[in-house]
Amino acid sequence: MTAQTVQQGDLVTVIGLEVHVQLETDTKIFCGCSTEQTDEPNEHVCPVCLGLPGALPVLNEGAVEAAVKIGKAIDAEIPEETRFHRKNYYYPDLPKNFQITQYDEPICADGELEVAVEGTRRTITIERAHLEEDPGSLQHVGGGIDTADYTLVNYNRAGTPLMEIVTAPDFRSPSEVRAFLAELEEVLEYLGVFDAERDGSLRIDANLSIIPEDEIESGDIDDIGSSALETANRTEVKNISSHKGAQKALAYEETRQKNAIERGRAVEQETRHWDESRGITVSMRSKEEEKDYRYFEEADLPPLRVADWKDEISIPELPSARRERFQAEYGLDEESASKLTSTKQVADFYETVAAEFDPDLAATWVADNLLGELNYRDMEITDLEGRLNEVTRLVELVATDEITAKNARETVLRSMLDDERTPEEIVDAEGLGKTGEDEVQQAVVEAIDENPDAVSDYESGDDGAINFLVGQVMQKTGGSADPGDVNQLLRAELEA
Ligand SMILES: Nc1ncnc2c1ncn2[C@@H]1O[C@H](COP(=O)(O)OP(=O)(O)OP(=O)(O)O)[C@@H](O)[C@H]1O
Ligand SMILES: [Mg+2]
Ligand SMILES: [Mg+2]
Repeated sequence: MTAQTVQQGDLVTVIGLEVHVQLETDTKIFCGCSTEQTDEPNEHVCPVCLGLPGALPVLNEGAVEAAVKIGKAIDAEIPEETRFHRKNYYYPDLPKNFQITQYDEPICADGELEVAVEGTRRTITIERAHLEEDPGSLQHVGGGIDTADYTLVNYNRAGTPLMEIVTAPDFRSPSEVRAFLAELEEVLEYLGVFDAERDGSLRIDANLSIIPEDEIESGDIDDIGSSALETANRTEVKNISSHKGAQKALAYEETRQKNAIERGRAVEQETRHWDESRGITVSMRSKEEEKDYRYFEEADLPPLRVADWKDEISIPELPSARRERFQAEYGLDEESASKLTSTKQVADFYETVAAEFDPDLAATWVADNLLGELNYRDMEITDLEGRLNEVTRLVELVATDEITAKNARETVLRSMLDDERTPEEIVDAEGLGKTGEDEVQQAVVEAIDENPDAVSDYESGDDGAINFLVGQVMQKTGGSADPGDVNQLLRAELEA
C-alpha cells in the first residue's frame, strides 16, 4: 500500500463492507427445501424454514464445504471448531424471530483479498466471514418501503445459505469498493460456490464515515487508528445489490456526510436504505447495537468440527494467480490476461484453444472475437454450453487457412451465435471456402487485362494503383481470397 499523507483540513472517507453471498447449494442450510428460484410464492417451505414449533435444524454439509473454500481462497484462519448463535429481532421476513448465524466463533477469521485499483495494489483485510440463514423476502405493493399500501411476505428465500463477509474499514473511496466487489465475485465464481446470474445472490451493506484529518494522529490515511474509527459516526446503507449500486450509493453518502460536516452539522449514526430508482439513501432507523440482539448460543445445533475435514477440501487456481500465469506462460499483456481470466469457463476454454493452436491466435479468438460477439448479444460463455467445440473447429478452419480470418469472424461466428448452425454448415451455405490458388491466379490475369490504365499507372511508378487492382481481384473472388496473397501475385504477374 502506498502511504498517502493527509493535508490540513482534509476529510477522509472510510468505508467497510458486509457482503452477503448466497451459497450455491441444492437445498437450504438447515432443511431439505429446494433453493431453486420460483415465481410461485411460498412454494419451497417446510416447518423448519417457517419456524414452526418443535422443528429442528440440520446443517447442510454442502454449505459448510463452500464456506471452507471461501476461507481458503481469502487465506483466512479456519478454526477446528465453530459455533452457531441466535440473533434475536423481529421483522416479518424472519419467521422464527431470530436468525441462526455465527457470532464470536465464525468459520473464517482474519483473511484478505488483494485488488488492483487504478494500477496500484491494495490489500483489503477481511475481518471475518460467517455462515447464516437468509431471511424471507418482502414485496411492497403500491409503493416503496416507506410508501407501500401493503406488503406481502415470501418465505422461499428463508433458509438459503449465506456467507456474510465482513471487511475491515480499509476502503478510502467508492471506486475501490467497486474493484473489490468485482474481484470477490470472480473468486467466488472460480470456487463454484456462487451464481452471479441469480437475482439478489450478492447483497451489500456499506458502512461509511468521514474522519477529519486532525483526528488521524499518524497523518497516514491507511493508518487511522482504532479510536478514531470507533468514535466516528458511521451510516450503514442497506439494500445494495450490484457493484455499480454500491459505488453510487457510497458516492451519494460520501457527499451527503461531507456536506453536513462542512456546514457544521453532526452526522447521525444510523441505518439508511439505498433507493436505487431515486439514486439516494434514506434514513430508516437509528443503528441497532450488538446488545440489542441478545445473541445466545443455538442449542439445537452442536458445535461444528471442521478440524480434519477442512484439509480434504481443495480449491482451484484463483483468478489473480491465473492472470499472472497467463502473462508469464503465454506472453499475454495484462489486459488480455484479465479478460481471459474473467471467469473460470473463459480461462479454461482459452487454455484448450491455446494448447491446440497458438496462444496469440487463441487470445484473438477468445478475448476479442468470441467475448466481443457474446457481449454484444448480452450472452455469457456458459450460454454456449456444449458448442465450444464448434468455436474450436472454427479457429481450426482459420489456422489451416481454409477460410479467411475476416469471413470467420464476421460471417461464420456471428451466424453461429445467431442461428445455431455449425461452422461447416455456414461455410458451405455461404460459399466461404477459400478460393483455390488457380482461381485467384485466373482473377489476377483478368484484372490486369481489364484495367490497362491502372497497369500503366503502376508501371510509371504509382504504387497506389496496385490497391485498385487488389480490390478488383477481391471482387472477382467474392472476398474469399487473402488480400496479402493477391497483392503478391499481382506484383509477380506485373513484373513478369
Ligand atoms: N469508522 C468506520 N467507518 C466506516 N466503516 C466502518 C467504521 N468502523 C467499522 N466499519 C465497518 O462496519 C462494519 C461492521 O460490521 P459488523 O457486521 O461487524 O457490525 P454491524 O454492522 O454493527 O452488525 P450487523 O451485522 O448486525 O449489521 C465492518 O464492515 C467495518 O469495516
Ligand atoms: Mg451491519
Ligand atoms: Mg454484520
